[in-house]
Amino acid sequence: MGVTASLPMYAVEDVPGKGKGLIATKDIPKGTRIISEKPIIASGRHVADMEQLQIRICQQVSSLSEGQQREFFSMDNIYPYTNSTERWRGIFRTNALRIGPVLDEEGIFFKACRINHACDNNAQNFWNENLNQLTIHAVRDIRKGEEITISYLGSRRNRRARQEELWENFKFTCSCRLCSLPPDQSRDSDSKLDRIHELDCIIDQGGVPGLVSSARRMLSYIDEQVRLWNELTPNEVSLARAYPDAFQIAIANGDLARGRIFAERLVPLYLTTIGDDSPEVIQYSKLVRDPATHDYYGMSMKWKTTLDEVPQGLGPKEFEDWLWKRRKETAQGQLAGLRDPETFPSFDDLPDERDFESKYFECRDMANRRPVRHWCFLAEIRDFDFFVRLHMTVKDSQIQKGYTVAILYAVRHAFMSCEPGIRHENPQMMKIFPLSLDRLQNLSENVQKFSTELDGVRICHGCGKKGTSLKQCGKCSSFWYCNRVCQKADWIEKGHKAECKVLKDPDWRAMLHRKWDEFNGHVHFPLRIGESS
Ligand SMILES: C[S@@+](CC[C@H](N)C(=O)[O-])C[C@H]1O[C@@H](n2cnc3c(N)ncnc32)[C@H](O)[C@@H]1O
Repeated sequence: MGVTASLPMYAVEDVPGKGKGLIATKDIPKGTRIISEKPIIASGRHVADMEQLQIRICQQVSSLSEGQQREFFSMDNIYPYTNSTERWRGIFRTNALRIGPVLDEEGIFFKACRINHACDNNAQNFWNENLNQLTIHAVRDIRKGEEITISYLGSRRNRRARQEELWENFKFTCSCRLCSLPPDQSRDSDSKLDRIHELDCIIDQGGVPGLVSSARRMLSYIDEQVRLWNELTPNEVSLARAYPDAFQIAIANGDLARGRIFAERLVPLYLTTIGDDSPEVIQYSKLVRDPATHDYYGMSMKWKTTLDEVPQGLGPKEFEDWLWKRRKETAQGQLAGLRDPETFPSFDDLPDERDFESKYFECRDMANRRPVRHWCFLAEIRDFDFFVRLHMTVKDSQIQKGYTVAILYAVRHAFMSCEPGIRHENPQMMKIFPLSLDRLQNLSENVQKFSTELDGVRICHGCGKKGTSLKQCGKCSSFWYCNRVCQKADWIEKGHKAECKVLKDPDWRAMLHRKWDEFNGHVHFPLRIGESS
């Protein structure tokens, strides 16, 4: 709960352009509970009609003492009225703060409702279900003489959206520090807030199933949100919204080690913003001790860890990389491996064409899904015919059993017969490599091993010996040899003849060099190295 000071920490004063407001009468340290208050009047937020709301408010106002009524009538009202009951309803609607276990009620508070708004608020209101009271905590140090502010907005959006919402609901134009930034800083702040909002929408759309089906991507979105918040202004309130999501993803996938760390990070944020007597602090303190007690634990066990499987001795950056499961930057010159299941998924791991949320897509709305990375389905041709469907309806003389077909952005399709398959109609998304899948995969590993040079030393693809003056295959330039004997043996006995043809193919080279996890638009065959990804 922090410090609950006994002397008043604030005074209600006139604030130019805002009516009355709360001014700090002494320095208030971050985390201090400034107010804890019961509502004087309350009503559900979704009362069927305005008349019903009016009746409820009238009943409650009538039962207030004379002094309380005077206080109520002195409150702000932005709504027009023709009689006193309409006026009371207007006062209620102008001042009420959200309350109740799921915030579906609203209440009038004589102290808290005098607090004005700022988009970069220094205090936070919260309905404490344990106390049955509204609390106001300082979310940063507030200096003596400074105005105490809360945010009237559900979430922090860009400047224009904030101004519109405030005008619509409260009829004022905010001129807080955030709303008064110089244009270039305001643009930067808005673009970050827009991205945070966009990520919020995607995370919400994924719902509970998304915690498992798109776990890694969702976690990367929260990682991005935390980074953006920290760049904007480190703000406990916002981070306290991000960490529960991260906790749920870890726990839903059986990851107790990460789950505990996210819960541990959350507790101090909640202590600052809502206090140690709040149900949230009590719940997450329990989850720090035993994260497996959360309802979502074990929905999947694909990230299974024990509580103590936390890497030791990492620097802060490496620790965050581990915590957020950040992908390692591909080292320069490092090539894609054809056995990488994320880039070259098996048929079962392909997204379904009706799935809008998977690790391969993000969905802005139901009509609009966009890949978040590139991927390619690789399969060996076992059989084919040129009749009706996916038994490879291709006009390609190269097609042969034992060759490998590569299909970019493949999705699973259920044919009329209910047979699962892939329906692909764009020939530019498909390519046939004249090698079996296994050989193709081995080849990608061999290229990794045999085409790289370390301290001037290469490995002969013929005999496997290391040397500093090996000769390059003049056709594919991928492998190196001690001499003609090694090269000839490789060509005839080890099958380099067939592989050389693939190694020369620009599509093959581009596949190995592509940054598959960076998507800036679809690519197609012929693929080219250096093409924008
Ligand atoms: C809940 S009341 C806050 C207390 C109010 N100032 C009073 O005198 O009772 C909300 C009203 O306060 C005013 N207000 C709140 N924040 C403001 C701000 N940042 N700038 C201008 N007016 C503000 C608006 O008139 C708004 O409708």
